[in-house]
Amino acid sequence: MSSVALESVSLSYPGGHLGLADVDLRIGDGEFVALVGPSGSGKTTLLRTVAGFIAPTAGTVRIGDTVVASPSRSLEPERRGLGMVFQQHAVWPHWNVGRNIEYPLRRGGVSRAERRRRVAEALDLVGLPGAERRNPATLSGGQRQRVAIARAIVARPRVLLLDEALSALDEPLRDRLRLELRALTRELGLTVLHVTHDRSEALALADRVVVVDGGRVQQVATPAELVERPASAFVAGFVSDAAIVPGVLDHAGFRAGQHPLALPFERVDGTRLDGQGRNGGAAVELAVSPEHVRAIPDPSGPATVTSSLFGRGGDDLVIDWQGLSIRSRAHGVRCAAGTRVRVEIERATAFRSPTTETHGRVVSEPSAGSSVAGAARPRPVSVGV
Ligand SMILES: Nc1ncnc2c1ncn2[C@@H]1O[C@H](COP(=O)(O)OP(=O)(O)OP(=O)(O)O)[C@@H](O)[C@H]1O
Repeated sequence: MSSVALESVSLSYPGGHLGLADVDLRIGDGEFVALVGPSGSGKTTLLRTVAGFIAPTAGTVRIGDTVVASPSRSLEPERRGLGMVFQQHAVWPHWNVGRNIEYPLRRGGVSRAERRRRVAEALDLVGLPGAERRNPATLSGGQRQRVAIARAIVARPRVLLLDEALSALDEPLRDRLRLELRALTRELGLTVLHVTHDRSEALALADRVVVVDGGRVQQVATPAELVERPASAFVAGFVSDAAIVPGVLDHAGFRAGQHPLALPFERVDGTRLDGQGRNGGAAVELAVSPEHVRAIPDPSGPATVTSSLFGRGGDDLVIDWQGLSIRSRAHGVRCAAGTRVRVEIERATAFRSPTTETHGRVVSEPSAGSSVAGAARPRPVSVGV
């Protein structure tokens, strides 16, 4: 068994800094889980807690059936059956590749012949057959990281912990190593916890992604669920670069407070409101994903493109719309920085507002003759003009 389970794990650093708050997380045997979150959200703290470098203040950590950490007990990292790969400095420069890789086996008292066999096998697995005698200084960054991966798997760990393991590599090498790492961990049936600041990497690699913020788990979901059904406006903003707009939702639709953004009812996904009533005008946060924002060049438009980066399907735009910064990655849209535009929003998702205040004017009745009434088929609506 190589599952990992954190049960009600909290961790406070000396001085009272909150590291983790009541974290419940279960990683199944052979599952690849990626951990993402903003800087300072607790990713490294969670990984180090599983590794055994720090001990939780409350709760338990299990690997398989073994409790490896609780407030009264903490098993040393080297006795937890883990392999670890870090971002950098992972390979000792004064040892050749073979010596680097066999290190965990030496510590475990494995015989010389067996070490030799296992090192050769690990080098094969990471695509560096026969590299035992190479000096690490003669290897490329990608090859050194492969050596680090070989060392992490050579002792047949129960769980592999990756801490920004691919982040120091340049594309397209990173992309290639991502594919290889995924294939390798599948082949070996490894349970993996992968900390990364790269959201695309997390979505591409993982069976499930854990989003943390403020030391708390915000959502655990498959990549598709996370993108299609974020649990909160925060998750939508973090994972998909959605603009978060406070306002009011009722049966007429959404109206932003202090901003002309408005969206008719049928374009607002309100299924994440937990039955919160709309009729009285509920305070909500509207998450608007870049894929659903279209910029239409218009010299008298109310918004300006402030940044335009080339993307294969369409440009990645940042738009300043009367003080609201909103991104657009609509398919087929090309627009230079400085262009004045109108903004069309195809659809957006409403979440319960974290505050109870309403942020703007409450529209309690559908406006007569508005585009909501009688709209047969959703169609982009120009707003703010
Ligand atoms: N040794 C420490 N002593 C006190 N506070 C700490 C210590 N290490 C981390 N923290 C605090 O714990 C919180 C979580 O930090 P952590 O390093 O886990 O975040 P992270 O998500 O890995 O961030 P990053 O992406 O920037 O590496 C932060 O508020 C941080 O300031």
